[in-house]
Amino acid sequence: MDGTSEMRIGHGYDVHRLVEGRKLILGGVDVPHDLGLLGHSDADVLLHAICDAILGAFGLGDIGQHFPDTDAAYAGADSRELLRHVVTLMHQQGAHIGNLDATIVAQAPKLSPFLGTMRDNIARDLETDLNRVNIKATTTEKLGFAGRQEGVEAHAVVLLTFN
Ligand SMILES: Nc1ccn([C@@H]2O[C@H](COP(=O)(O)O)[C@@H](O)[C@H]2O)c(=O)n1
Ligand SMILES: C[C@@]1(CO)OP(=O)(O)OP(=O)(O)OC[C@H]1O
Repeated sequence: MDGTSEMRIGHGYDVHRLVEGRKLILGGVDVPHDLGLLGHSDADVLLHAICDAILGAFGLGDIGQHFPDTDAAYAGADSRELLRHVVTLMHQQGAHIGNLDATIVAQAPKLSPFLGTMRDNIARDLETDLNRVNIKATTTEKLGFAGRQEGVEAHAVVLLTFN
């Protein structure tokens, strides 16, 4: 290289449907709510977006290619385990987290009491400092599928550094 450090940026986006009879797991936190997220795994839409952002930074495809939803091994999977696997791939590429910024799009429930624990979980799984991780939430002012509480979205952007 020419004296500048290599960096990679990645973006992730995921959606899961809200249904009755499922848990609402976000950032590894079991959030109390009358609806939960449908998926082959625990449907942790936030962690899935983060996995996709890291995989995207390396051109390594997406979470569905690494953990197919046709594979019984991932039925009911803890998405923190999937994230930790992606972090191992990241370390194998010689990269570390520069910073991560993510947004959960959910009309309800109120997520602010849980964002700190999500941040703790994610920083631990990413093997990085808390100050490199930011987790936000927004409603859509009742607009669209998220606003109608039909689903929850998550967006993540990650910057990876090499040393
Ligand atoms: N499910 C949610 C959504 C948002 N928040 C917090 O509310 C604040 C305002 O959100 P707007 O959608 O009105 O922009 C913001 O600080 C969010 O963190 C929340 O706790 N739970
Ligand atoms: C995580 C996996 C694997 O269990 O399944 P889901 O929980 O359905 O999640 P999705 O974000 O649709 O895609 C990745 C899947 O392969």
